[in-house]
Amino acid sequence: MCLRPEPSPLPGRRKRFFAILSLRNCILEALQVTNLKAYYGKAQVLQGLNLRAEAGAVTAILGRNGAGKTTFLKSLMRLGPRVDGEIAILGKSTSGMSADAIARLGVAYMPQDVRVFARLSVLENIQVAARTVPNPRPLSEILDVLPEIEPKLEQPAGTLSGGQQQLVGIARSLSMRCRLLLMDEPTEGLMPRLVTQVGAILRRLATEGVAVVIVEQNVGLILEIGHAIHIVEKGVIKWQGTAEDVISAKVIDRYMGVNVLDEPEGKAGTL
Ligand SMILES: Nc1ncnc2c1ncn2[C@@H]1O[C@H](COP(=O)(O)OP(=O)(O)OP(=O)(O)O)[C@@H](O)[C@H]1O
Repeated sequence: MCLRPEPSPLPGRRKRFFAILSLRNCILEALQVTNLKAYYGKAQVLQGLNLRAEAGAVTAILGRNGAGKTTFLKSLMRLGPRVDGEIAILGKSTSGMSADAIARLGVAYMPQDVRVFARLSVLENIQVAARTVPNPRPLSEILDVLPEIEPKLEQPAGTLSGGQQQLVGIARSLSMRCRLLLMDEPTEGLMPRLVTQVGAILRRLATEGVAVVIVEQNVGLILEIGHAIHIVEKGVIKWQGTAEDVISAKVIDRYMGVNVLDEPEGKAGTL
């Protein structure tokens, strides 16, 4: 949570120091989730989840099927489940906000399933996303990052393969020059070369100062690009740490029941 500096009796220089520190925390802390609960009807899926994601970092969320990862992202956007608890995005509470208002804060959400407007061309898909923000990223920059979509710009997006549609979804997110990017399994169904490319794009966005929050099943990718890794189990964060911590603590095996890290090279990575 981004707190205003309290009026304080501190002498001038120290007061300025703490004001700067507080401002720095405001900028770094893109997402602060406190005691988040989410319900579908009477079924409670998130059980008081706490998570913080910083600008300039890739925050990854792993967990077994049904752990509540997608529900978490939907809750952040206020799409679907009934939500209780506190969510602050870029220092602002999103209590009472619609999904549109949350997007206007600078949040792009790439869901697991619907990624494109099927009848619109690839170019129109990107333009629709770009129109939602005051200062979209130029098309030339998007094509620099994703050259695969250039020959497809005029093609109806619904006629692309699943993997190509995912790239269009990523292009849409890029066009919005968001400050918080929420991605639900962006590499699902992509060939290994494109998985590596998507990973590189996400790292690059993080170096530009974007807070990337990614739900993934591809553990290998997450270990490569994740700055902070969280493991969700039954609607709460059960473990968090760095990629090195993941490896040394053998948590994937413990919490996800899969021993990906000991598998022969080439097979390791995807659960
Ligand atoms: N619209 C819904 N209505 C009722 N229950 C739902 C709904 N969506 C999800 N659930 C339930 O909420 C729980 C968490 O689902 P969620 O999709 O968040 O899990 P997940 O961790 O993303 O799983 P996966 O890795 O398989 O995508 C599951 O038990 C699921 O059946």
